[in-house]
Amino acid sequence: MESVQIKNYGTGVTLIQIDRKEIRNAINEQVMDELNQALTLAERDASCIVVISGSGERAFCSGGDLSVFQYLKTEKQAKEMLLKMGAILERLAFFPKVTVAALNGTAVGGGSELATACDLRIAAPHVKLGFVQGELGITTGWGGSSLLFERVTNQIALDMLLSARMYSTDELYKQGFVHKVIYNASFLEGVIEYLESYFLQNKGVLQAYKARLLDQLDRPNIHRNIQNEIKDCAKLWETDVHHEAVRAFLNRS
Ligand SMILES: CC[C@H](C(=O)O)C(=O)SCCNC(=O)CCNC(=O)[C@H](O)C(C)(C)COP(=O)(O)OP(=O)(O)OC[C@H]1O[C@@H](n2cnc3c(N)ncnc32)[C@H](O)[C@@H]1OP(=O)(O)O
Repeated sequence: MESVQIKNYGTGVTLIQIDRKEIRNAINEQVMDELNQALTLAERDASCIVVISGSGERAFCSGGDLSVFQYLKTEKQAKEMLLKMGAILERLAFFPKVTVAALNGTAVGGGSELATACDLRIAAPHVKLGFVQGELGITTGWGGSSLLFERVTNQIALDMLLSARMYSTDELYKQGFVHKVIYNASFLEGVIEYLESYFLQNKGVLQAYKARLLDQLDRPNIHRNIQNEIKDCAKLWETDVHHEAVRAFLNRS
């Protein structure tokens, strides 16, 4: 795999890292395919916790790769891509092992959706996260808003989506989107050290508690919600407002 790295730590953690730091770990179709492959490997390995992160210190993930997705012009073209990543985030949301988004840096757009699909979110102090899709004239389109309403209160979720603004680590912690802030000089080492405190119980305990979490989630209903989200995003994708916003980003000086 070239755009996604997977590493199994002996401590029971498997780390899946998007490795495109030169473009802030933006997600293209190759990243989607490799994320799927990595999840399959992680599901079968001896780990009991899967950590999702981004390479470098600047960004966790900057969402869809606009340099390629700018060529998706129609609702149909957009919907195909959205369904592909939506299925991956739904798989992640219902993954049989505990999943953790290790927010090493900025998370925007689909990057915020990727973080939302994990069970837990641990952040470095400098993180900024935002569902910026609104500024591009679209909504989330990978399942992020459907899943956000499962992670925080409806009021907080709606405020994050409607404002499309960036939130700091402190704000994310206060509103319960992030549950732990790691101040270690080496963020990932700090994350793994923290997760090791979970391993005082055996793997069966962690899997059982993950199953309790999944018992809370109505998968058929969430699947339906994600399909509706994708349908609405694909419609908005086709608008001139969206295409102009993407052009503006790519042509910014
Ligand atoms: C359904 C999901 C939905 C979709 O697929 O469309 C979305 O995810 S919508 C949201 C799409 N993402 C964005 O709008 C974020 C765009 N990026 C930024 O706002 C910034 O890059 C930021 C805040 C992530 C980081 O800012 P920073 O100043 O640290 O870096 P630069 O902006 O200078 O970027 C460095 C370099 O990376 C390229 N880049 C960054 N993000 C993307 C991206 N999402 N797609 C493609 N390329 C991206 C940026 O153009 C710079 O390249 P360079 O050649 O050096 O100019």
